Amino acid sequence: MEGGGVDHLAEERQKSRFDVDEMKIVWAGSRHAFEVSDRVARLVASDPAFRKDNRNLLSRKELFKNTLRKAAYAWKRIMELRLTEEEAAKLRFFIDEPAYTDLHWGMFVPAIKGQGTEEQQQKWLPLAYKMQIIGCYAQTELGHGSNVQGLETTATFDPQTDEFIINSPTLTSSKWWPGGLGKVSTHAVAYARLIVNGQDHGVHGFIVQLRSLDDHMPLPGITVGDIGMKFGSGAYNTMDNGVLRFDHVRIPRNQMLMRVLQVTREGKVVQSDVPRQLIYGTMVYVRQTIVSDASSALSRAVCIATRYSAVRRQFGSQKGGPETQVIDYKTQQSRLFPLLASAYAFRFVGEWLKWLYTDVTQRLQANDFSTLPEAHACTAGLKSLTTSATADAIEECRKLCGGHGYLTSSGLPELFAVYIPACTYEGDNTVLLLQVARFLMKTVSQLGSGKQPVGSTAYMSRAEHLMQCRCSAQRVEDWLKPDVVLEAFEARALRMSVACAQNLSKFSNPEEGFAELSADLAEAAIAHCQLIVVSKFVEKLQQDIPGQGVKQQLQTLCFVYSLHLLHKHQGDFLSTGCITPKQASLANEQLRSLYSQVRPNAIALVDAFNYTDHYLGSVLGRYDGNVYPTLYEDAWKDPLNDSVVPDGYHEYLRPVLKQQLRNARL
Ligand SMILES: CCCCCCCCCCCCCCCCCC(=O)SCCNC(=O)CCNC(=O)[C@H](O)C(C)(C)COP(=O)(O)OP(=O)(O)OC[C@H]1O[C@@H](n2cnc3c(N)ncnc32)[C@H](O)[C@@H]1OP(=O)(O)O
Ligand SMILES: Cc1cc2nc3c(=O)[nH]c(=O)nc-3n(C[C@H](O)[C@H](O)[C@H](O)COP(=O)(O)OP(=O)(O)OC[C@H]3O[C@@H](n4cnc5c(N)ncnc54)[C@H](O)[C@@H]3O)c2cc1C
Repeated sequence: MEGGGVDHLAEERQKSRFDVDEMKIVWAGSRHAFEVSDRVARLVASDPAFRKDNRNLLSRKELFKNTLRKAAYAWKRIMELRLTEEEAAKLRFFIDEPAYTDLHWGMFVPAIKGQGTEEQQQKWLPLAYKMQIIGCYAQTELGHGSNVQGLETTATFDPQTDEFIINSPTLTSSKWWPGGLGKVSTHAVAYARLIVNGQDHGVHGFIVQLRSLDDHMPLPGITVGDIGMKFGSGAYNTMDNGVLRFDHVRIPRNQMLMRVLQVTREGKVVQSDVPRQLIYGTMVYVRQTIVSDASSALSRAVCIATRYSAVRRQFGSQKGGPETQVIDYKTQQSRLFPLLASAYAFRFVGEWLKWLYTDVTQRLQANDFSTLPEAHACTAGLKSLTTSATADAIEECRKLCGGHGYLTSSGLPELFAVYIPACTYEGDNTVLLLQVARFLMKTVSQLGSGKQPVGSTAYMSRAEHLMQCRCSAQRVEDWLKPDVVLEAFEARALRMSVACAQNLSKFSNPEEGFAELSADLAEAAIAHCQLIVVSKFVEKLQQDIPGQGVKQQLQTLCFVYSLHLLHKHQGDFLSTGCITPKQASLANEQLRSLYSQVRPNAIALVDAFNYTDHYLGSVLGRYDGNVYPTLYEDAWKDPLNDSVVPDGYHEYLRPVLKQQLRNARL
């Protein structure tokens, strides 16, 4: 995307065999999405107010104030330029700094939209859209995060005053972690146990004002603050994750989000037609967005590692000629190219998940709740799979960049520090896999009942065939047949689920069995989720994809993704009898040949992400590949190099050195 200057990667770019501009459109999702993204990325990159290369040098207070400044300036630009919702979201994305706005737009607004009645939406959403109030999502407590039903905060109905009394009865009931809560939010959707007439009706959401809209002071009964520094120096510390306690705080009855359950003026609790699980709906929405974020974070790390691997040379000089580019080492390719393929795979599965979410939302509006369990299982499972893979991949990219990857200026340490909590927030990844496993066990148990599995489990309707089929691959080329690959993944996923179900049936108490077998169940869930990613990639290839060579590149990447998984999880495929050792070896041979096909296109494939140097924030990943002079110049800018002799020399170095001199003289 960058222009001007000498292009040290020009030769690499000439090697590519496909239309990069068309691939940019495929990556963005549509021509419109590409144009918006491209325009907004340039806008951010060219505005010095969005500078971010100094983040690691700021103290926590300076860092946080700087984030407030950027968020306020971004809001001003959004208003001045009359940006659409889509453009505004892109602007926040390219500013590339976790902030309270993520939670305001990403969770507070969706919670009101999903769980509020029409009337509540009409009252609160306009205020939130104009940012006249700023909100957060206050669910997790000091004592409970995963176990939402274990939350302790109470909301007790007082029929005399028509209010709820929100209270934190124990230390462990303190809200703990919500982003934007610590220093910014004026309001929260706070989750608390609904108590009416002494009866506990489980956890529900309540809109609670936390701070005065005049002077930002906490309202009476509210204790609120930041929970302290998190992993890494800059990174996620731009966010004010907070602690919050309620001391009998009173809110009007109509501030309970009442789409799922209503409490009347008389104190009657009325369940609507909407299923209880909708209280968890905001999490379904956010998990879906996190899958798309995974492809962004992964593609970013891969872009840095790929460009640098083409610039970096090590060993292999022949007759004084240049040394080997490290990207030409087969080991480098076998570590890097599967990550490149994963970035594309996650992009496409993210697109599909967005479609699934939109579809389920439309059905919910028409009171059709039938696809909610499928949406929950897919969002939970894919969130878990893609974030775990991306977190591991960012670290792998750091190692792929050798020593320089460890420098902050590579951009990788900060990306890693910002990214890894995605494995925990919005549902711990193991806890989420176990949700998928429950869904799978339910589906398997119904297989004989005549109920046809649909959606992501539709393959289970061919259980009879998949349980005994044998893979037909006999030659290396057979592993380039989508049907062969898909069937191997389907058979593996089904057989692992069925094996778990058979083992579960040996327990007289199913919950005890589930706990005992949970490690196997999590593996079965992973196999199922990997199948979804592979099948959505294959489906993508069935679409009409214009552009010279574009589809062919995607085909290559699809097989790299699938066959690398097959190689990595050979144990599963072999032990379930889905493939033979000979077929595993043929698949690996095919994979090696695919790496050679990716090699000349690698730089163009990462160029297709269309990232600006500003967004990448990496000296190693610069578009022009001009790495060494920039690294060298940057080093001198470190504050430690402000003086030649360091502060502290006279107090702490000189006396030691003099001491050595005296000892030597003795
Ligand atoms: C270099 C710079 C880079 C800069 C980058 C800048 C950008 C970065 C910004 C990123 C911002 C990200 C912000 C992060 C926000 C994090 C927010 C949070 O964590 S918020 C906090 C997030 N917290 C968490 O995620 C907590 C995780 N825990 C949970 O979700 C639940 O407690 C549970 C699901 C584990 C158990 O639930 P529980 O009820 O105890 O037990 P059961 O199992 O018995 O389930 C009962 C029934 O319900 C069903 N069902 C369940 N869930 C759902 C659902 N969602 N839907 C529908 N259904 C659902 C389930 O299937 C079952 O059905 P059935 O079988 O009866 O038919
Ligand atoms: C950066 C960040 C931002 C966050 N933002 C918000 C926010 O805005 N709003 C909000 O409400 N919350 C937020 N959270 C909280 C987050 O949602 C929770 O931390 C998360 O859901 C995990 O819950 P936990 O901390 O209770 O983990 P725990 O459940 O205590 O996990 C600890 C370990 O126990 C294991 N474990 C737990 N239960 C089971 C089980 N049933 N079976 C097997 N293993 C199990 C887990 O796998 C994990 O290894 C945020 C967290 C972070 C880190």
